[in-house]
Amino acid sequence: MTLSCIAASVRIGAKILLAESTVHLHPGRVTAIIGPNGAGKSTLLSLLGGQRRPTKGKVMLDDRPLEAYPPATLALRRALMPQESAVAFDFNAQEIVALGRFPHRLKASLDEDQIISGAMALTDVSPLAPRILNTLSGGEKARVHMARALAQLWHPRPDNATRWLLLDEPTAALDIAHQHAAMRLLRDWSAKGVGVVAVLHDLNLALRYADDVVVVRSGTAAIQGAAASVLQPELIECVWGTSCQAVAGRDGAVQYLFG
Ligand SMILES: Nc1ncnc2c1ncn2[C@@H]1O[C@H](COP(=O)(O)OP(=O)(O)OP(=O)(O)O)[C@@H](O)[C@H]1O
Repeated sequence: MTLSCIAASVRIGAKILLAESTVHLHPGRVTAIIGPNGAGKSTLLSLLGGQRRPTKGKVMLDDRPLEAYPPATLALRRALMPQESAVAFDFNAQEIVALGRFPHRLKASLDEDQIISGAMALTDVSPLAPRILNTLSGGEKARVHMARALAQLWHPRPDNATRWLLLDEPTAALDIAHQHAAMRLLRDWSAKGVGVVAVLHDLNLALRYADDVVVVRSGTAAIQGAAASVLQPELIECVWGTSCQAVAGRDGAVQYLFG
């Protein structure tokens, strides 16, 4: 019941986007993929989601190569929230969230409308339902796309197959309250058994909400482990080249000051 990348590399022409990377992800946990700009985080996420195939190595879901799954089956198991959030057509927000239900159309649930409105309520976009997506702000668009991904994975699979939520910088455009709300939501979904994998730049969000982190550095997944043990000031200073000081919040949670 894992999603794994094994010695996976991605190369385009002479450029190596990701080299020899091995990660093992577990359902029921929040894993943050972190690392500097251009390190290869989105590339790793796109491998795990099956949007891209490795040029070397393999990606396995439950001990089966990802490419062995028909796309329609994969779409019932994993949902993706990409970094780029504009769409080519003038869909409104509710129609975008409804797209998340497309993989279920052959065995539609009796409560399709409630699923769509429930997902929109979870990400606080219900009032935006009739608005054209491309007219929304960056943060509003991101929350609509998160609702679409949640709608796609709404019910447990009848065979209890694990579901995976893969998100590329889901909090990047969100205000501070929505950032924390989104991370709490991802934790809630992981508590239901969903595997949550999110590329994050905010190390404090990773520290507070992620169970595990994968540190991608210079084109390779260099370190994987429990967030609290990996995210130490010395490692942050070494990987990001910025000074890092630990402070304790009112609730005792450790957070970092940078620079
Ligand atoms: N199609 C492509 N052709 C050539 N190089 C590419 C291509 N796509 C990405 N790259 C390069 O591969 C490297 C890894 O890109 P990737 O998007 O995975 O980084 P990232 O860690 O997600 O970065 P960021 O934090 O800036 O989003 C970068 O140097 C990027 O410029």
